[in-house]
Amino acid sequence: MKVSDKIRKAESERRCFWSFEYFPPKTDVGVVNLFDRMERMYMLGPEFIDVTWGAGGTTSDLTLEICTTAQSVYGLETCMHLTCTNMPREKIDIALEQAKKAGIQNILALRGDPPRGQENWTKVDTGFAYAVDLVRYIREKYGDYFCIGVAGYPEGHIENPDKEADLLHFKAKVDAGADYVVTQLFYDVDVYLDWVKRVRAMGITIPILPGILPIQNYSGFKRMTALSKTIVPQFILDDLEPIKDDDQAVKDYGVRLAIQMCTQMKEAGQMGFHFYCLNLERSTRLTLEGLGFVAPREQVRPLPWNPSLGKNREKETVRPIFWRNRTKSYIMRTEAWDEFPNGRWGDSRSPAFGDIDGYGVRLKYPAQECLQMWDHPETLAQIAALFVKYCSGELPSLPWSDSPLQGESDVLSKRLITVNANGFLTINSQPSVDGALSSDPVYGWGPKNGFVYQKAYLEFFISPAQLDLLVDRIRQHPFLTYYAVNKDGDLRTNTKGDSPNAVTWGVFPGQEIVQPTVVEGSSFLAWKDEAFELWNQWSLLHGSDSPTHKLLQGIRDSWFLINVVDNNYKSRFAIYDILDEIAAQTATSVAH
Ligand SMILES: Cc1cc2nc3c(=O)[nH]c(=O)nc-3n(C[C@H](O)[C@H](O)[C@H](O)COP(=O)(O)OP(=O)(O)OC[C@H]3O[C@@H](n4cnc5c(N)ncnc54)[C@H](O)[C@@H]3O)c2cc1C
Ligand SMILES: NC(=O)c1ccc[n+]([C@@H]2O[C@H](COP(=O)([O-])OP(=O)(O)OC[C@H]3O[C@@H](n4cnc5c(N)ncnc54)[C@H](O)[C@@H]3O)[C@@H](O)[C@H]2O)c1
Repeated sequence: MKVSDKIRKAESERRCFWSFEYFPPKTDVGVVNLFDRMERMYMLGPEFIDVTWGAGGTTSDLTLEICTTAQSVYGLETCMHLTCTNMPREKIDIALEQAKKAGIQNILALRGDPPRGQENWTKVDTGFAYAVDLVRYIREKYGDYFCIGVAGYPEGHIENPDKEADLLHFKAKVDAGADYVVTQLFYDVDVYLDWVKRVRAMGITIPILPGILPIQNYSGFKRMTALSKTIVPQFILDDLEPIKDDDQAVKDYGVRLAIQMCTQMKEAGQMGFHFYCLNLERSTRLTLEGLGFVAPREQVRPLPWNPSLGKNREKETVRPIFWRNRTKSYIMRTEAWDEFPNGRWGDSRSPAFGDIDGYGVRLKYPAQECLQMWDHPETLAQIAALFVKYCSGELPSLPWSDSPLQGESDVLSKRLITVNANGFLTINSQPSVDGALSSDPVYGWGPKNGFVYQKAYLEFFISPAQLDLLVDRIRQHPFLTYYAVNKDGDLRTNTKGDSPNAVTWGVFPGQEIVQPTVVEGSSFLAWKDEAFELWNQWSLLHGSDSPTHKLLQGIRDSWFLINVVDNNYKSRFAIYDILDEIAAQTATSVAH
């Protein structure tokens, strides 16, 4: 059924309605668990669900697979996103044909963001330049078969400083045959309501669904709103300030704020709401409950679960005794098993694992800004010097680190500077923590009155020759475990099996131990593609014949990415000591 028909029906029955957006998970297990979550969230009665299209079609097969399963197995009315990025006409034809075959009748037609490594949008040969062209094409080719949604921007699209022109381009998409609109997320309801008024005044009558993203954690919220330049009313910043170190309190606030925003919109006549769930369940459910749209959890009868799911968790060892002989996992039965953490890399089994928007890997700043920050390095020493500058706070960002080092890294910064100067290019670290209060402004996370722990962790790029020396040294340190992999997937490790190694855990009143951050082979392998792709993205800022391009590509093609965990959580600098020893042995200080 078409989304537009469903919306019309809900409106004619004068009832509020809602939809959920998911993105293709990074790992196979994440996909299985996403289906599990979709099944649970089916109970929340979404009118339809959306699945995003990875930037440049990077997830096209998976997007289609998830859409097909959601539509045919779970009976969820499904809308497939489709973008023009890197999509020649033939590929668009294939995607639309496959969607049609799978019984999908709804497409959110988008332009997409500029292709990787490019600042400005350019269309590919035989492709489309704007969403309006895609809308027009789908209408021409498929008539009324597809219901077409388009994106709306209450604050204006970030690339177009001329807000009036932007609005006219938006109108052109509607005139070309769009059936409904989903907006970019926002936090200022007045801005949204004002935009809707202006849109209506232009004679646009199709349904508009506001995009709602309940705040999930403080640093993620700050980072995301800064990057996309989203307007955040001062009262939200004021409300968050005193609770920013209490993750649970921030999540609860996010739900209260979403309820407040939806209530204000409802009072102004809004009936439909689109939730960016980020593949998580809890905040969306609580928001719907708070609005009185769904009954509180206890009153909802669960669906009989699909026994074909969850096989992968049969060997799970942590579960209550009464589930010992059941194949369906205990953890997957609970809605919140992967709610923490939000920014820190989490459990690859979570459907939410991976990047926050699900649109794909890219440098987080426009090309011009990247070039200003990172210049034209032509030697390894110059690359290492950039990492050193980042760790000393002189450079705000690196391709793998979009904001400056966090407070927890202060105790490490001197050691980080040294290892980077020695050519071990670090991208991620955490110091060991032996029982800090969960409200600690530097190390704390999770609900208050708890204690948090961490094992020392360091992740860096290393040359193949240095890797051999390091692996040799690690053999003499029984507390150290590592995973190292190159671009082609050549994996080396001293771990046995792939059960997750908890590197952050918390002990809170009245709860089980929470272990939000794990290191495991499968998530590392999922992440490594992104990590190596960022070398490529960086190289694309430079002409293909330039020494910088060749240097960056060379590192991408031959170096390893390694993570090392010191399982003695009371020890702080063992990893750094070893790296310093190797550097002294080979006299490889590369950055001056
Ligand atoms: C609800 C929603 C879902 C999204 N889902 C995805 C997703 O699944 N995958 C993904 O990669 N991205 C997704 N995005 C991001 C989206 O692709 C980007 O925001 C992209 O930059 C713009 O896409 P658009 O379809 O709005 O583009 P358009 O409507 O084509 O507009 C893009 C820009 O071009 C300008 N413009 C439009 N027409 C013309 C014209 N004729 N001449 C000159 N200028 C013009 C507009 O003012 C605007 O600045 C989503 C965004 C939203 C709001
Ligand atoms: N290791 C994995 O298996 C894995 C899996 C998924 C994602 N990731 C990636 O890991 C990155 C970190 O995720 P996050 O949200 O926890 O980030 P974050 O911003 O919270 O950084 C994590 C920690 O690393 C430190 N750090 C940042 N840049 C550093 C650098 N260049 N050298 C040394 N320390 C640095 C920060 O100060 C912070 O303490 C992201 O890019 C994420 O996509 C890693």
